[in-house]
Amino acid sequence: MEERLARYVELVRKWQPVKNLVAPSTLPDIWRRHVADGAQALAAFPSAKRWLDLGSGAGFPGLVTAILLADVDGASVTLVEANGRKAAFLQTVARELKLPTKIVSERIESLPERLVSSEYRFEAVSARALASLDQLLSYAEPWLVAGATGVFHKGQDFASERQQAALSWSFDLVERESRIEPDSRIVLVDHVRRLPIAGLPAQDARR
Ligand SMILES: C[S@@+](CC[C@H](N)C(=O)[O-])C[C@H]1O[C@@H](n2cnc3c(N)ncnc32)[C@H](O)[C@@H]1O
Repeated sequence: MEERLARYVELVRKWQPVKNLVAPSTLPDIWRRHVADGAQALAAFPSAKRWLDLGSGAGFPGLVTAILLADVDGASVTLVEANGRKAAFLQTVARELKLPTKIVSERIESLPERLVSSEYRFEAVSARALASLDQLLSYAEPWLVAGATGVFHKGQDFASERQQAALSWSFDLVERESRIEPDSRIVLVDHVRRLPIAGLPAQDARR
């Protein structure tokens, strides 16, 4: 596992000048800011083996999760990344490190129906630095409603994001303090339901 993580870090460093994979200012601290931070998703929900990672970028947390689960029977991580150059990078790493991944280079909103079908019974949906909680619940709704747990990295605006999301959704949420960034946390979200809009039947409430 350590060797795979080290090779992954090497590949991020190698491709960074061409693909602008992470904020350049964070590269010197990549092990803490990205690898250790990314590892907090699986640490927060260690029993999950089938993961969906949305807006994966350079693979945080999705590829870190895949590396940590690489030798676990039945584990898989599906990574969704709209940017073709970043998706190609994810594919390169996954192939070289023989990771149990599927890379989908699409926008989340236009994912093929089959990703929502029972064939893909994800246990966890992760995302870091992708969107507000309200928007994340919208993106992840098909899988959360089917029973997956949302495992989201959240920053200092989390309290207001939570209030905003509660206007449109009911959910149970557990907060874990980040071990990496003092003002950040990992939140676990379960039992997600979209609240009906007053005057509309529940099934018409989709935005
Ligand atoms: C700020 S980056 C974060 C990347 C990574 N999760 C991280 O924390 O380092 C957001 C990523 O999400 C991707 N993205 C944004 N909106 C998306 C969408 N609707 N569908 C798929 N990917 C999206 C962007 O291309 C970008 O790579």
